[in-house]
Amino acid sequence: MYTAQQTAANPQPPGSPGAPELLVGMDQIGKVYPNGTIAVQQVNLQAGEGEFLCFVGPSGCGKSTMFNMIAGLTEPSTGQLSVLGTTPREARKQNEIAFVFQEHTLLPWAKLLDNVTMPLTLRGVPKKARNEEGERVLELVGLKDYRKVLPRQLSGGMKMRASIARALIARPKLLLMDEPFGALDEITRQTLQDELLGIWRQDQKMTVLFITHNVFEAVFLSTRVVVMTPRPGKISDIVPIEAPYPRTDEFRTTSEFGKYVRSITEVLNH
Ligand SMILES: Nc1ncnc2c1ncn2[C@@H]1O[C@H](COP(=O)(O)OP(=O)(O)OP(=O)(O)O)[C@@H](O)[C@H]1O
Repeated sequence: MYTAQQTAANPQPPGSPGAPELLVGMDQIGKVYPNGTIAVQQVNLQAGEGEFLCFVGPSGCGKSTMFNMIAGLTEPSTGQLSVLGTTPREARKQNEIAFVFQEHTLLPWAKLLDNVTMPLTLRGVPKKARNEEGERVLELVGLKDYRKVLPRQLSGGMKMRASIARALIARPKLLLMDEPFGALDEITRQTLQDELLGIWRQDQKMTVLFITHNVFEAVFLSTRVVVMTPRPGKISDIVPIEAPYPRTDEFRTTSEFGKYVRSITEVLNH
């Protein structure tokens, strides 16, 4: 079976024979907003099953626009975009895509278990089945003992864990994370990076696309880092991070880690 550890080493592009299944295919993707803003231009990118891709680039270079196109929330103006072998809208309808944003979107009046099971409630899944799934994902993110609390009783890190739990409840094949840890302190951020990698590695097949402004975070997490140019956003480089998983705190202190951070920062500054 294809594993995340093989991703960076696998020289074959996703979708080719013997390579991981193609999850996202972007071919000459461009996006011009109705007001004339060219947000994204000529983006070619393939993401395979089980990959962890981080997107770094200057503010306003079109990273969120790319995610919105992948999630079927806005249409590309040019190019071909396939997600899970179909159109983004169709993939979203099949509940194969989940989103996590920087701001948690928990309902303030609902207890944690009801918050994380909300996607299943909306789909009419019976209470017993959805609560079982809720317990599963709360356990995954270390919040099992908090099932009955309200969001306001949780710290920022715990609210983010809850948002991740809610995204995972439908077992998505594609998880889109738009600067999820941007508002957290450094220690909490690193803890959540470790936890997220643990969850992703346990799944083996889930593909994560992750936007961050933090190059250290991108190197720590990714199988590949996608570096974008200033607007209109194009891909200036795709850097495979060859370090094996599991990645521990020691990885952050290695010369290999420093080298990746320097080379990506250099690309960003040009
Ligand atoms: N609905 C919209 N209509 C017009 N312009 C838009 C719209 N959404 C985004 N833009 C513009 O498109 C460009 C790309 O925006 P986008 O939010 O995708 O960038 P980003 O890389 O995610 O930025 P940041 O890192 O600051 O979150 C920006 O110039 C933004 O102002």
